[in-house]
Amino acid sequence: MPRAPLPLKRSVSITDLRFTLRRVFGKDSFRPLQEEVITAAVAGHDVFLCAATSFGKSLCYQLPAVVSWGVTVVISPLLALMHNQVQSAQELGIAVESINGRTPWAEKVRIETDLLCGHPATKLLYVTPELCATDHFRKLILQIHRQGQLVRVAIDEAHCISEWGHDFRPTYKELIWLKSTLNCPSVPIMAVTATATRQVRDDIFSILGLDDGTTRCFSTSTVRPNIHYEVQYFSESNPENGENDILPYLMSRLEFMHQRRLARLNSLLQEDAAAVVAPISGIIYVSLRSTADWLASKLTVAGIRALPYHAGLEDEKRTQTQTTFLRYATADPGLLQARDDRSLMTSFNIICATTAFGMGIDVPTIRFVIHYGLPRGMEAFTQESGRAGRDNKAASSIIFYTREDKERCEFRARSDANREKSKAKSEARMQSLKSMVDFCENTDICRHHLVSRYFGDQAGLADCYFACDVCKEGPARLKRRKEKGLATETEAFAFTQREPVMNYDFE
Ligand SMILES: Nc1ncnc2c1ncn2[C@@H]1O[C@H](COP(=O)(O)OP(=O)(O)OP(=O)(O)O)[C@@H](O)[C@H]1O
Repeated sequence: MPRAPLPLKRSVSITDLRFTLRRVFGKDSFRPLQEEVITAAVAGHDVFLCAATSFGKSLCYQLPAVVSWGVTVVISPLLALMHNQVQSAQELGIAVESINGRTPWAEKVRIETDLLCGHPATKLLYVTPELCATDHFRKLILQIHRQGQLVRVAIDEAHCISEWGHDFRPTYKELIWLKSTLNCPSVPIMAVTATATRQVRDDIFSILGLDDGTTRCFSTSTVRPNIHYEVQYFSESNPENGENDILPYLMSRLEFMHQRRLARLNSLLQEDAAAVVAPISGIIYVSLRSTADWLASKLTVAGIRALPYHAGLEDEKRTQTQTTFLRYATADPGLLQARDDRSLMTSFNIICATTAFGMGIDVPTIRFVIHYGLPRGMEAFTQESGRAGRDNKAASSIIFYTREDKERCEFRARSDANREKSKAKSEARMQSLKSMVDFCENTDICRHHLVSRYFGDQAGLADCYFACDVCKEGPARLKRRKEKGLATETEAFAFTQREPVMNYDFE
């Protein structure tokens, strides 16, 4: 029989929460709904939070961890994401640790010794779902619980639990053991995600054993009003510009942004001779590793600062790329000395990435996200475009869409579905891809409304104020642009039939 646990929490007032928000996290005030979520967590409830990308979901489990006695375990799916969060929390002076497959043995021993000492210094412990599935970790966490020191378990990117969600991770399903093992008393769980349809939410509840009646549920609209959505249409079957229409168009868009940046710099220099304008940061998503390399080198040859990022690169190279991108994106003064240089090079800071660079990336100043081809589905699109404008300033999400690419994606999805053992998973992927195609083909419904509808937002549809091409250009004009740009279904099908069968290196 487990020993009776010690009391988990002391009472924490709203004043404590606001004070901690300012003193530890350096934020002036809570964003709408954050305080309610945090209060429910601190009161010991199970919490489910589905909120838009960049809402500030991490704060909703980090702040309760700081004000509570004991350890909060955070389960996070990606090492890169975990690394970033641990680093940011350390910079804030929070006692945070992480254990994963790469943690050196001596380090693991040090962390575990602290966790089992009866009054651990560690407040936040980040782990992977794979680690949670090991006997060793389960024993460790049970022991911490018996000592009355396990205050909460937070599950980040909780949609990974569901086969209906994108990025399903089988080991997330094993988190079912949390509620069945960590009882007497039951340890509160907080599950957070930006992308959960009704079906995914139901899966999260049933797999984690969350009670519909007692779990405190919070949700915001998935819509990001500061992101301008737009789809650009091209044809690979009969392009207007020789072999490929898309690259020249991309170059012309970048040239336009460059000119606007120069105009801004010139006007600032009239007021202040030392004025500096940070480069424009952007992510261009592609589906193949080879395309990421190819595109980055094309942009580099054209004098634009662009780096590839995908799972085929060595770990060290990927970390280096991410660090360089971050330094330019946060306008590290050491990098901005060449202010008189008006070249394209100083205007941009671009990453050409596969989906390896996505979920959880929190760089505030990304001004555009381009999908150089059809995104895998609505969830992936929402997560990836959600990397833009996290400082709440205007940003763009642009999809470069061709019907030939649509043919390829559908073909690939059908082949994956034939190989996939889980029917739910393959059906979910097909459905999500279909919604993505509908999103791109659509010319008359506001794109913000489409995203909102897909996720079944309860919050009601806000006006987009011309923040999408449908509302800005109007359905008739957009329809003409689409018809002019795209190949017909028949042309696209015939074109892809002639293509050689390739061994693709998707992520
Ligand atoms: N109350 C607040 N005031 C100001 N900034 C905040 C506040 N809460 C969170 N932030 C900032 O918002 C940014 C986004 O937070 P976070 O990474 O937690 O988003 P998220 O909801 O997890 O998004 P995603 O689902 O896209 O990963 C972070 O830089 C964070 O510091």
